[in-house]
Amino acid sequence: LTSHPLWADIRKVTKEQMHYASLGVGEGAWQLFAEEGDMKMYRREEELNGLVIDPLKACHIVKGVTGREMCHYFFSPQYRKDWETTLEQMTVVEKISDDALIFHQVHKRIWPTAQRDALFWSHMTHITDPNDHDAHDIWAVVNNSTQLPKFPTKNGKCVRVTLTVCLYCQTLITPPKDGTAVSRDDITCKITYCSVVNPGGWVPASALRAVYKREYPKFLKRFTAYVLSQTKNEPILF
Ligand SMILES: O=S(=O)(CCO)c1ccc(-c2ccc(C3CCCC3)c([C@@H]3C[C@@H]3c3ccccn3)c2)cc1
Repeated sequence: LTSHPLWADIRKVTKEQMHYASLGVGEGAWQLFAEEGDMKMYRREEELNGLVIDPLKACHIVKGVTGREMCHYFFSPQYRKDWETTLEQMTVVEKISDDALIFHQVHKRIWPTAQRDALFWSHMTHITDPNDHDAHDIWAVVNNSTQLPKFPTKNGKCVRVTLTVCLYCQTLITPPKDGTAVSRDDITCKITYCSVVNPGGWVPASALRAVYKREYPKFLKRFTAYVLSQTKNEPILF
């Protein structure tokens, strides 16, 4: 229902985050901190009240899948346990619409940090890229922290993180010369993954940056490999 109290916020944050993702790493002082093949990970060192909240921007190119397929597997709850290795618990708290859900996630304790949980709305959407001549839609998923009385921040068990995440996917198609149907060899997905995670409670900067450096490349590699394996023999979802 677009009358849900969160819709105005969902639409506003989604628009902002998709614009921010579309800028790539041209804007702002991004520091390359990890590179593996076509995956490049950038961060900005930022602290808020002594807490490391380094914004992260990862750019990746994946052959053989579409942006819609990437977003489908990132958004849909039924697949998350297959690719999110740091998850201990995941609940869909509320279904706002077919493309907007509220999740509560408990993440595994990562030494030396205390256990964390997150409560966020997740929205999957697509837009026709204004300056893309072969007019293929851009698909995106935005995850943004929210609050609910049933999930108080102070719950004695976990430290509540706040996060804003955007998976932004452009599909590039090179139609075969001989006019045959487009196959997975002719499609490429250009991914920009942006995330800002506020750990919610103090973690030594060096320890948290080590967690980021280890977990983010692992997460993006594992997730993209998972989508490739899931879609390999499936009809292409444009
Ligand atoms: O893209 S998502 O929406 C996918 C749905 O799950 C998402 C991504 C990342 C997180 C996340 C939550 C907590 C923590 C920390 C903070 C202090 C101790 C744990 C981290 C740190 C950055 C490291 C990390 C990176 C990637 C995956 C897991 N861990 C990340 C949550 C959601």
